[in-house]
Amino acid sequence: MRNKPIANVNADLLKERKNCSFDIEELTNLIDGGKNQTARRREIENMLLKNMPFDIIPEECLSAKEKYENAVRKSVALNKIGVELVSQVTKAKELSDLTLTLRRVSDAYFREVTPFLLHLGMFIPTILGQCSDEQVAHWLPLAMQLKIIGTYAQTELGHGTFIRGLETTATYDERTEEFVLNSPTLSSSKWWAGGLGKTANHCIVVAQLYTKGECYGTHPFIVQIRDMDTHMPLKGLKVGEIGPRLGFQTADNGFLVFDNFRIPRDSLMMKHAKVLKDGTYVKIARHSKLTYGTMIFVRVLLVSEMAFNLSKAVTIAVRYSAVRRQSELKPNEPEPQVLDYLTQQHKLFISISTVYAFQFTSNWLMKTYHTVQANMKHGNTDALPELHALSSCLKAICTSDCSAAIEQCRFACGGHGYMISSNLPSLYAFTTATRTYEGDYTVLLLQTARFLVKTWEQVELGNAVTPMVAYLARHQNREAWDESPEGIIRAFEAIAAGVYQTESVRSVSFGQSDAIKDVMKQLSDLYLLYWSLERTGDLLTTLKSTLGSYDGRVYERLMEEALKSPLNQEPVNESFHNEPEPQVMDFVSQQHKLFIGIASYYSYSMTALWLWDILTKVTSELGVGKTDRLPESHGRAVFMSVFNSEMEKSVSSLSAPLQAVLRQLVELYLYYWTLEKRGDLLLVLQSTLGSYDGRVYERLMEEALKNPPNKEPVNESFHKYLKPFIQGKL
Ligand SMILES: CCCCCCCCCCCCCC(=O)SCCNC(=O)CCNC(=O)[C@H](O)C(C)(C)COP(=O)(O)OP(=O)(O)OC[C@H]1O[C@@H](n2cnc3c(N)ncnc32)[C@H](O)[C@@H]1OP(=O)(O)O
Ligand SMILES: Cc1cc2nc3c(=O)[nH]c(=O)nc-3n(C[C@H](O)[C@H](O)[C@H](O)COP(=O)(O)OP(=O)(O)OC[C@H]3O[C@@H](n4cnc5c(N)ncnc54)[C@H](O)[C@@H]3O)c2cc1C
Repeated sequence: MRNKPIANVNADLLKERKNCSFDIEELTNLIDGGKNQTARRREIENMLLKNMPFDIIPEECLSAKEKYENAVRKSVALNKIGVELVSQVTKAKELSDLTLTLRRVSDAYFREVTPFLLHLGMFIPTILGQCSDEQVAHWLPLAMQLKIIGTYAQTELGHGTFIRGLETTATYDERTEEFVLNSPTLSSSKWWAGGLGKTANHCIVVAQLYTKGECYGTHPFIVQIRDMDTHMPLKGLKVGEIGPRLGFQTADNGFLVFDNFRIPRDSLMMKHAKVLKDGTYVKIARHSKLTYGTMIFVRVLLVSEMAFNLSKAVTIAVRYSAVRRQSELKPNEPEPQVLDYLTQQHKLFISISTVYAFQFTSNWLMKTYHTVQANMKHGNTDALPELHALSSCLKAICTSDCSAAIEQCRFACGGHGYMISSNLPSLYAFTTATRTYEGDYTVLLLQTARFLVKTWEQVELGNAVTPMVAYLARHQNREAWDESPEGIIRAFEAIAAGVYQTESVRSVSFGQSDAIKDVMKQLSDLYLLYWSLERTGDLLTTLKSTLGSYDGRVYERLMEEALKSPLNQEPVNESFHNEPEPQVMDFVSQQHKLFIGIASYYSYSMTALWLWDILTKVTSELGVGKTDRLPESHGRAVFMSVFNSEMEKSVSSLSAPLQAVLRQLVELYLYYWTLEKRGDLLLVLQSTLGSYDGRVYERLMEEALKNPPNKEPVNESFHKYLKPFIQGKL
């Protein structure tokens, strides 16, 4: 069933749609993965649209507390339907399609994210990936039916990236067969977990495991944190909300501090390691990093999340650009649609092709992930390092590109794009966080670099490497620049681009019409050409550059090229005999180089004179004598104010042009030091991170404790929605 045509559609939009060269339904089927999947998605969407409560007051107009309560109300309603639907599904593929559809449709109800995001996105996947079979049998039904609500608390105030540096301890006590959880320092407080602040009653806690006096590194534990009936935090732990943030406003990200908090031995998630009753540690995993498995899974998921979020942003911006008219190109003619400006198309079309690049790559990456998982079930972990490297770099690049592209979509909508109601700010706030969480951009790229360097070493030794990185061996031969898509891919040999091209070609070659194929080919070419232009610097190995050649023979190549110059074909140029050559001083670029030097010379010498005078005054007038004892910032302030006022007094008798130059010098001095010392100035910037005394963690915790949601241990939405929902009474 197709969507019914809607009355009163803007005429410009109708016109654009009529111009479409292909059948939109066919493309929809391609994106959904087939006609049946489209039909199923629509069935679920229609059912949800009928049953879900929409907002009466826009979410963005509510207070922080109301926003949270409203998000709980809607999450409970959505998940009630979700749990029912899940219970009707038997096959794994159907379950993953359903989960994806629910996730997508939920965006129609939340401007911000649901407080259940971590439960669905990390708590359940960690149970599946880190629990023993018996533990899965116990925890999974509870989690799937939302009888318990969980989250994932790994990051601490002091460490997010460096997992091995986490400080929370889980020490085994063989007398009672329990682990004792402790947060030994302020910086070991768990910080950031979504849903932890107010919603979750269970939590996966990543802690350093100690038994028989030995530390065995970080391990995941499943921990109940709130009373199932009253929702009150359990004794021995402190839990709360971390405070307002750029996005994720309704995700009640929280903190968690343990004080000799006891949990049973089998709270340790025991798929990859266990501790026996007597405290003996038994390692089961064949690879030491298998406890990082959920992070890989979510990094894989995020590629499709980025495709989806960018598709929403660019749909908003393209539709609006069709409707919006601006400026007068020709007198007495209607103002053009902004979509018709080439510059506007430049902003938007690359986003459209990026969406497809991400989506095709994401489908492929998810398949690759499942293949590696299946192999690991049979004990083969060979492909794990490559999966880690691949998911790390694809996650890093797509989250970074996606937030930049969404920002372009916002720019493309002018002032109105800045309105929260346009949804572009919320989309941006959501996606820019993805660049940081689940592994910071730079850190993940460095992980991939580490893998590539190791692979390179293998190539150098003549050893075989996997097909994905086989190009490292191939490219020892210099290739001529080839501007065809295949040539560009060969030039990049970037995994994502390679996957995109082959996957998109594979997907469109089956059953699709020529019209769709043409459009997909154009999008694919656009993506490749765009990035080959954006990254020309990286492509220098094929770009016939003397400086960027693969073998680094820079000087030889420069000389070879120089000798080829026509000017070098004759020992004396005829202009020697005829016209005089220009003086190099006449070239503007030469003047630019030289005049800035002259200007600098004057500014340095004049400033030195003024400063010398002032320094003498300051030290005598203030009676300080020993300037080295002055805190630097105080001294700087004195210099600035004395310089400023003394200058004003003495320049009044000078000519206007000289006064202007000297005033510029004062400004230069003030601005220079404002920029140089902005770290010190953060004291007045009211930042928890940039305070002068560097008490970052103390201030973060102080601020979090001031947070209104933390004034009541249990939010009223627990009694109104969460409790009846968990107990099946809603
Ligand atoms: C349906 C609902 C949908 C919802 C959508 C989703 C929304 C979700 C919302 C989520 C909200 C946000 C939720 C959150 O944010 S949850 C918190 C997420 N936190 C992070 O992602 C932390 C990032 N840090 C790390 O991952 C590690 O510390 C890194 C990797 C940086 C270093 O680590 P470490 O210091 O321990 O290692 P090493 O550098 O000494 O390297 C040693 C070796 O290990 C290999 N190695 C490293 N890692 C892996 C790996 N994973 N698999 C396989 N191998 C791995 C590595 O290549 C090297 O190999 P070799 O070179 O020696 O051979
Ligand atoms: C919205 C949001 C939700 C989150 N949800 C959760 C959650 O549910 N559960 C959870 O456990 N965590 C969560 N996090 C935390 C998140 O996973 C971490 O913030 C993230 O992993 C980055 O770690 P960090 O904050 O310690 O950054 P840092 O590592 O301190 O990074 C700061 C800077 O240092 C640089 N840097 C750090 N290490 C290196 C290095 N080795 N080499 C080069 N540069 C380096 C980084 O590139 C960055 O520029 C969330 C974060 C956000 C923003």
